[in-house]
This record gives sequence, C-alpha cells and structure tokens, in this order.
Amino acid sequence: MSDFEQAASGALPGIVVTGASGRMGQMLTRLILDSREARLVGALERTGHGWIGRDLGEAMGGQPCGVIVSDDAVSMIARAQAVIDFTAPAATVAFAELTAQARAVHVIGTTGLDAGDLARLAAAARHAPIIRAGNMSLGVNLLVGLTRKVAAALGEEWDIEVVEAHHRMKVDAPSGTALMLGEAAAEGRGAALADLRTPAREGITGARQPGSIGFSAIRGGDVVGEHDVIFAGQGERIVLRHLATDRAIFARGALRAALWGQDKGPGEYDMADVLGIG
Ligand SMILES: NC(=O)C1=CN([C@@H]2O[C@H](COP(=O)(O)OP(=O)(O)OC[C@H]3O[C@@H](n4cnc5c(N)ncnc54)[C@H](OP(=O)(O)O)[C@@H]3O)[C@@H](O)[C@H]2O)C=CC1
Ligand SMILES: O=C(O)C1=N[C@H](C(=O)O)C[C@H](O)C1
Repeated sequence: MSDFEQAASGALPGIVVTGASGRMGQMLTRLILDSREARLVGALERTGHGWIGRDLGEAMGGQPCGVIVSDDAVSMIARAQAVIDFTAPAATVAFAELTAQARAVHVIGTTGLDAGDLARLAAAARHAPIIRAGNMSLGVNLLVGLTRKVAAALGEEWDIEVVEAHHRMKVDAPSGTALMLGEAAAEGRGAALADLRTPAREGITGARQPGSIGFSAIRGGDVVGEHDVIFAGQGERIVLRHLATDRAIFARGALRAALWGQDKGPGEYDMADVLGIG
C-alpha cells in the first residue's frame, strides 16, 4: 500500500510537513517517520529549493524514506489529514487557506504573525481546525498558567518583565513564547497586552510606566529558547523560567496537536486545549 493509500484508508493520520528542510521541519519529519501514530505523506519546500524532487531521508543525510520533497502544496495537502507548519507568516497564511480547503487539521508553530495574518487564519478556521501556539512544549504551556496566576496574585507595584534568548538565526522578536507569557500576565491583571506592552528600551526612556509589561530579547549562538518572566517588587523578585534544550519538545507537542485535532470541528485551538490545561 502506498503512503497515500494507507493514509487515505484511515489506518493512521497522514501528515504533511511544510518547510521540511528547516530546523523544525527536519525535527518534525524525523519524529513522524519514527512514529507509530501517524504517517508522513508529504514534505513541502518552496519552489526552487535544492531539496525539491529528492528523497527526504537522503536530503537529511540519512537513508531513503520514500517521501519525495515537493513544492506542490495543493496536491500534497489534498492527501493530508493534518499539516504541521513551522515556516514564516506569509507561507503559513497561504498554507492555512489550502489546508482549510482540504478540511485537514492545520497545526501552526510559526511566530511573528501580524493582525492581518491572524484575521486570515480566523477565516480559514471557519472551515477546519487550526491549532496554533507560539510554543508547543508542555513546560511553556504550564508556565503560561503559572504566569497568569502570579500576575493575578500580585499588585501593580510588582513590575513585570519578559526576557527571552534565542539562537542567532531567529528572525522575529519578541518571540511567540514571550508574547504568550506577556498575554498571560496581562490577563492575570485583567487587561489586554496591547494596553500594557512596552517594547525593547533604548535611549532616554524615562522611568518605567507603572503596570506596564516590558520585553527584552537576546539573540546569539545556538540557544534553543529561554524565557524568564520577572516579577520585580520592593526588596524581592520572583522569576518564572523555562529553558528549552532540545527542539524535540516543540515537535512532540505539534504531533500531539495534529493527532488531538483529528476529531475536532472547525475553529481555533491552542496547546492549552490540546493538553487539557485551559
Ligand atoms: N511554536 C513553537 O513551538 C515553535 C515555533 N517556531 C517557529 O517556527 C518557525 C520556523 O522556525 P525554524 O524551523 O527555526 O526556521 P527555519 O528557517 O529553520 O525553517 C523555516 C522553513 O520554512 C521555509 N519557508 C519559509 N518561507 C517559506 C515560504 N514562503 N514558502 C515555503 N517555505 C517557506 C524555509 O525555507 P527557506 O529555507 O527556503 O526559506 C525553511 O525550510 C519560526 O517562526 C519559529 O519562531 C520554532 C520552534 C518552536
Ligand atoms: O524560533 C525559534 O527557534 C523558536 N520560536 C518560538 C518562539 O518564537 O517563541 C518557540 C521557541 O522559543 C523556539
């Protein structure tokens, strides 16, 4: 039975991975190829990419796996029960429309999406489930809940700062995770992050705005992802910290989301829904 026939037969959910040559793309395709719960039925890259037409396993420096890297998103996604997408905002929005047309689950890890992108995802989610999170790890999603609780328990005299560090190749700031944590802190204070957010500081900034939530980003080396939520009071500080040391945590979360989404209706979901910690 071919991958397509097996996936179509309902034996195991067939998954397409976008951005297959990327840091997360490779992590995801390896995980799915080793999985007993899902089958890799497609690996997408952009037109002109050097991996197009090559066996994915060989392109990744290993044994052939029988999945040929393609730039034909329409026909690849048509055979999928789920699409896992860690790419870039413009690509993710385009993939969302194709995935919704195929009535497949779209798991989105891409960060740096703007309000216009989010509106297009909301439109796509009217037709099929979209599960999106700036961080798919169990640890960060637990930390989000803790952040909300601590922010709710402490008064405005406790200043909140979110500090994050990532590898030198990361293109967006603040990270998606930092924004999730900032949103949780704002929710704990009964406000919207947009009303409290202070971006990275430089120059003569003046004193800190009471009640604001500050963001700082460090970029360097091969840091997988580190996030601190600092609650700074008079004479004491609370620091909630998550350290990612292996991208596998994101890939495992994304695969779990794709499987969880198989019996869900259209709509927008996040990892708190998947993990049952909403
Ligand atoms: N939610 C989470 O848990 C996590 C989210 N992320 C996010 O995932 C995204 C990807 O991260 P990472 O894997 O490190 O990045 P990489 O740059 O390593 O990989 C991105 C991949 O997407 C491809 N891509 C980019 N634009 C397009 C396009 N227009 N069409 C098709 N393919 C495209 C790239 O191809 P090309 O090389 O040709 O540009 C590349 O293969 C980022 O937004 C990151 O923040 C990362 C880790 C965890
Ligand atoms: O780009 C990355 O690498 C990561 N991106 C996500 C983010 O923006 O928070 C998740 C993780 O921190 C790694």
